[in-house]
Amino acid sequence: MARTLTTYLETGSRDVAALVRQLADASLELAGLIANGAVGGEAVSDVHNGGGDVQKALDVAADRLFVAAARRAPVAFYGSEEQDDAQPMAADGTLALAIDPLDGSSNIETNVSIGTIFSVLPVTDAHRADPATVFRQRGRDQLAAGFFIYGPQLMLVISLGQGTQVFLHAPGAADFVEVNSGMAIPEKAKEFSINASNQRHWDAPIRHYIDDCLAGADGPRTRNFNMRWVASAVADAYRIFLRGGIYLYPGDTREGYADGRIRLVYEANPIAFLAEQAGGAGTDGIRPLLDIVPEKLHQRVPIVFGSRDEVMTVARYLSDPESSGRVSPVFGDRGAINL
Ligand SMILES: O=P(O)(O)OC[C@H]1O[C@](O)(COP(=O)(O)O)[C@@H](O)[C@@H]1O
Ligand SMILES: [Mg+2]
Ligand SMILES: [Mg+2]
Repeated sequence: MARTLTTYLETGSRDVAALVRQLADASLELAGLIANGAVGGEAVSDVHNGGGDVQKALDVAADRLFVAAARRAPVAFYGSEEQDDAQPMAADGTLALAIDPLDGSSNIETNVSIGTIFSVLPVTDAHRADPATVFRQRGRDQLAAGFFIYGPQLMLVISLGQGTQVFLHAPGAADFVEVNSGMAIPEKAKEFSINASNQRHWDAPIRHYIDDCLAGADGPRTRNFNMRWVASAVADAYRIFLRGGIYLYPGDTREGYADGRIRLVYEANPIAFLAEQAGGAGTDGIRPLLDIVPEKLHQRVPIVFGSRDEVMTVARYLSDPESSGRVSPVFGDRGAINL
């Protein structure tokens, strides 16, 4: 008999269970808003969020739902992509929640899978004494992490630190039900995920890595690669966790993209936690993401995650001076590594 989310949460700490339950209930409400098109992708004036993006109505609506959810749980601090500053909540709360309430915002009006990404961190008296330190905890210190996917299925991919599990909420069901009790990311990647329209802005080693994947069986990789780019990290992540692959959002030369687009605290860290718990890896190209000490809530970080072997291969390209010096056959060279 498959476990319900309630049964699964009993295996973790009481406070984490209480928070995840509230997040799951809020996800059902958000899934309803998305399904009936009540709130869409219209920009809400020209307000920019912490990540520097124009906010959309659904971004704001999602954030409101998760603020209310966090207030019903033992959360002392709430850090959201949709708010400039972290919000203090329950003075005696034991947890901090970092969240991307709506991931994949460019897909809101296109009926493509979108999601919510969350990271749960501990709160100690030292954090309460100096709240600026709450979201400067390394990703390795997370108590739990997960993401919801609002797609053909409402899905929760979650880890409490004992592997990565997957739950499905069928329409009309009483609870999320476990469909995978231990994800294991295949070691070998056959697909890569990157926004190829940015190719001219990448550093040489990334261009060379993608060139070699594109060269396929006749090239240095001696096998063919497929490509997928949903532009919703949660959808790309779940596919990669399920059948292997690699996701890259490197830094590039565009204004404001020196560290790429993905935010460390509430996107990269939770995804890297889930990836490592599923036997995969997540780096900034070279270093494990979970070991990076964040400086700011909204700081961006270059990200490479997925099948462990492939993530290590990218690190070899980035560490190989020959690769940096190599002139790409098509795109010419563009200088030093930008990590
Ligand atoms: O639009 P781009 O540059 O292809 O980037 C797409 C990436 O940006 C994101 O949408 C960033 O998340 P938000 O939508 O929450 O800002 C990821 O989900 C996705 O992988
Ligand atoms: Mg996002
Ligand atoms: Mg978002």
